[in-house]
Amino acid sequence: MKELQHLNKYFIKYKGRLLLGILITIIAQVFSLFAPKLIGNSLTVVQKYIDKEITDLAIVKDELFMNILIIVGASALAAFFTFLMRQTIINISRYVEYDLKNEVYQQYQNLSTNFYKKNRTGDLMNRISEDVGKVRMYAGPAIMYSIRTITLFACLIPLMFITAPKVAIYTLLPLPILSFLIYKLNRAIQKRSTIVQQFLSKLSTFTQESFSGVSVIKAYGIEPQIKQTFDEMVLEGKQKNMDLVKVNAWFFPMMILLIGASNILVIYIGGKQFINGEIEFGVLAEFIMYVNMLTWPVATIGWVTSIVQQAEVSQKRINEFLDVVPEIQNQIAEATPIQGNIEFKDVSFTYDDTNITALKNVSFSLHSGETLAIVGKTGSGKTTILDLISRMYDTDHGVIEIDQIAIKNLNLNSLRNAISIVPQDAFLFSETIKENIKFGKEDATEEEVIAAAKFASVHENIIGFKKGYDTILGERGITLSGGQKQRVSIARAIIKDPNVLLLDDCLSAVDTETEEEILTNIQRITENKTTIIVSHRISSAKNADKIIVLDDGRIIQNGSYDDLIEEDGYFKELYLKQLSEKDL
Ligand SMILES: Nc1ncnc2c1ncn2[C@@H]1O[C@H](COP(=O)(O)OP(=O)(O)OP(=O)(O)O)[C@@H](O)[C@H]1O
Repeated sequence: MKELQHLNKYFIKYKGRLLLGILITIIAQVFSLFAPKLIGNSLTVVQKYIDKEITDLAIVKDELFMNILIIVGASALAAFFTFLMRQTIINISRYVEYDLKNEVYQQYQNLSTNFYKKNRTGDLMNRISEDVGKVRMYAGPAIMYSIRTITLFACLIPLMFITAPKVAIYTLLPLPILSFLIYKLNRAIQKRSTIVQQFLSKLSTFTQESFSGVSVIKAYGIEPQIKQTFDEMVLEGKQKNMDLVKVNAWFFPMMILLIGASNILVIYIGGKQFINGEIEFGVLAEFIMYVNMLTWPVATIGWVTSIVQQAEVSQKRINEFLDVVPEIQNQIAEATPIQGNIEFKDVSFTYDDTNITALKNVSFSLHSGETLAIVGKTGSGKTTILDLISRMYDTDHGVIEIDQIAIKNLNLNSLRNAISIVPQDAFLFSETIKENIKFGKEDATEEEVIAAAKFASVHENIIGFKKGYDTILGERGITLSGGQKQRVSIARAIIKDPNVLLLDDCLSAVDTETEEEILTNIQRITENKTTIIVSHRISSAKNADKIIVLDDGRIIQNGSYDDLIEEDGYFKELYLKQLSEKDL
């Protein structure tokens, strides 16, 4: 229960509702006890009339009529309060589920890029949905059934012992066995259903991937192999499901067997006592009803125990993520204005998961409004520079300053708000094109969206679609070409009107003519913005004020375009190579 203590803050938050729920549960339970007692009384009255102990039929009728009225009234009230009980306690569990999901989601938002690299998306999704769902079972049904069972026991057991102690003992005897067996059975069911669940995630990952990669599958003609793998997986799934079904099938027969055994004991012991004149006939009937009333709550003890155990495991998994301290922390509460003067002072950086040192003693400076082009072989550390500027990671060694302040001492929000980044793999949401562009500026007007799209040279493409800017992208809509995606992603960055614009090889999929057009536009609007362009193409570096050439994490050349095409080295080689390609 240690892990589940995390939920106490929510129980305190909803303490009013919880107390009301407990009270209602107790009331509902008390009203449900009326019926067996009064049915027992009624049968005793009838028995006494048959035995001629009562001779006046009117008294019998009056008594029966009164009992019926009370039974109907008490049952109606019990039903009404049971309804209210569910409305309060189950509702609380939904509130707790909602709050917990929000808490986990908020934590996911705060966690750094590194965390996402170390944990699989499926696992993140599972903890916020499956695990929170299991914890909800503890916050609602488990609490509700526990209160019901405790109330029932507290009222019923003394009542049974007062009415007929010997029959009471024999009635209660098989119940702990029932509870234990249900507990054991539930554990076995849960073990097998976890296996089925895990298998289902595997199967859905496989099918999802085979649908997403259908073009590759078709192009390589491997449909038969995929079909065979799928068949084998489904067969495996069938076996796992059969294991579960076999255990599940024991549940109700076992319940019925144990209820039957309790009933037989009551009838046998109670019957003997009745024959000996130790108890009245009505008491026998009353006890048979008690057995049936007790069976389900006793069974729930086993059920609730396994729910709590599962919730504990799930909450542990949730707490593991909630306890992670985000690597990137905002240390400055107040907003800090950002001009965009960037300076790297002897910066080195190693990715802790791969242990790759992506940057080695990198130093450069860039004034606000200047453009820097970063050129270099693949894997030389270009993207890492951009990630460090936007504080996706913190440096191990050296300092990055913006406006002469170390970036760790800048307000993280201000920093990221001042930066627009166009990543290498343009990611667009399954929304309309307009929504995707407006992602950079939520309150952007239609005109601003169009201006940004024109700027990124994608407007003509967009209006060519039947629904224009309202065209839905992704799985539910159309698929944009690589170049179109890159340009929509540029429009999204531009509309934000940032002080610092970071372009990570984001023109690689557009033709040189469009590249030229976009670069001219960028130059026009970035006069007072700091811009960094990462590229493999010399043409992208042409208008830059400064160029640095990276190789294996080190700056091997730096200078202006004119300087570098004259200087022997990687840049000149690339220039000559791309020049000759152009001539071909
Ligand atoms: N998230 C990461 N985790 C671990 N290692 C990484 C990560 N990102 C990059 N690396 C490694 O760091 C080195 C530099 O990568 P980076 O992406 O900065 O290169 P790049 O110059 O941008 O390459 P490209 O031109 O191919 O985009 C590479 O060796 C890469 O394998």
